[in-house]
Amino acid sequence: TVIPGKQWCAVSVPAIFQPYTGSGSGICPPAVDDQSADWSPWAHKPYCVTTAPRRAGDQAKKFCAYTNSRHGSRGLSLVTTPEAAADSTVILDEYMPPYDVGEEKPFKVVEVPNKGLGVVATRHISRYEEIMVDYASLAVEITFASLVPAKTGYRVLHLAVDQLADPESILGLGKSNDLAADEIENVLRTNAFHTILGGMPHMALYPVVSRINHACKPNAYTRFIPRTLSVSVGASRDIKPGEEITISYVTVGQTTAERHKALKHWGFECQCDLCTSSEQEIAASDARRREIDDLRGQAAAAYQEGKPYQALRLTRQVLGLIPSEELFPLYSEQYENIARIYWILGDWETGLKYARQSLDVLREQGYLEDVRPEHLEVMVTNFRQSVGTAGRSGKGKGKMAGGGGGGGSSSQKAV
Ligand SMILES: C[S@@+](CC[C@H](N)C(=O)[O-])C[C@H]1O[C@@H](n2cnc3c(N)ncnc32)[C@H](O)[C@@H]1O
Repeated sequence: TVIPGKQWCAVSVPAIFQPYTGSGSGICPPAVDDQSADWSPWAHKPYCVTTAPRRAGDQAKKFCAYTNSRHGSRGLSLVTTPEAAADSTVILDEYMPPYDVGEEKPFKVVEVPNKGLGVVATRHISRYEEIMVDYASLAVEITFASLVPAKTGYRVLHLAVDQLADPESILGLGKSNDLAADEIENVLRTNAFHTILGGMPHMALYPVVSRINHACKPNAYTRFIPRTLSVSVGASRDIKPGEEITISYVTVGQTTAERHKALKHWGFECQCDLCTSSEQEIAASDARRREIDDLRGQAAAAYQEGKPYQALRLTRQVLGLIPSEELFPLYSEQYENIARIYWILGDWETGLKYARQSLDVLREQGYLEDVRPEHLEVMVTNFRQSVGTAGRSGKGKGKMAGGGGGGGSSSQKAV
């Protein structure tokens, strides 16, 4: 958003809520680059490159390396556009405790067979307990690699990493292959999370979360916290001391063939408990996952065809099957769908009970700090809009949450 006076404001937030507007003064964080006399709050003068337009009509795009070496003790570097960097300075306002002090952590990083390093629990971890919070050390705008020539791009990436207080936190991360000519690119390919920064997609590195290996039946899940550019990891079930902590790198709930296809670009052969179990166990798991997926699709179709009782029965069947494949992220969606169904049946009291249950699951998982009346109001407004006038005729319109038939829910959500 260009503001008169060449100031920039966060793209997604109305100006009145801008952190830098200071009681409505209208001053937004300025976009700084290598031409600026003052580049605070960044510790170094931004180093910038401008892409050459490839075709007539293409706009040149400027990317710069921005570093605040002190942030969170390891430092934070962004390789991004001046506008996204201006939007992101608010992240630096958050106090980040140095990572290695504070309470004893419930995990340690150790060698694990066939997977390099991994993270294991050092004590019992309860379901939904927060295992760690880790903040990004490096974020790179997603189009940087394709728009900037490789040699120039590597120079910018290395500068961004070298300026950090602890470059080793990035350079020492795992590399599952050396397909790229540059070590930072290999680290990004092996460890980066998709992250939104200043409204733009970025690849971000969270050095401790990056040590968590993938499992097709994970016992933990990640939550992205945009305000602090951090990722929090929660336990999806009780975890025993000594057990490896795992997350899913791909959408959960997929069958073996689907998962392996999705994991292909990570460049490793999955050695998780499910993928290394017997052929019969893998086939049985695939069959259950297909059944859950089919039931979700059938429930969504029944709802749309105005058959709420059938949709209710099918959704209850999905709920019953979730524990067999440990697809815990699906709970909230099923409760929400049952709430919708009761809503169109005109039983608002039961509908509200399930809507609250859906929100309670999100709260327990750490996606909501609290369940407040306004959360329920938003949900109910949503039901009203998707049902339209159909509430009175008992015919379901619109779509149920998740829609069914599309695989499980993603393991990473913004908080
Ligand atoms: C984000 S890193 C995880 C930490 C990594 N093991 C390390 O040593 O730093 C991802 C890499 O770990 C390994 N990895 C993760 N999950 C795995 C799994 N289920 N089976 C085999 N290797 C795995 C692969 O080499 C993958 O490219």
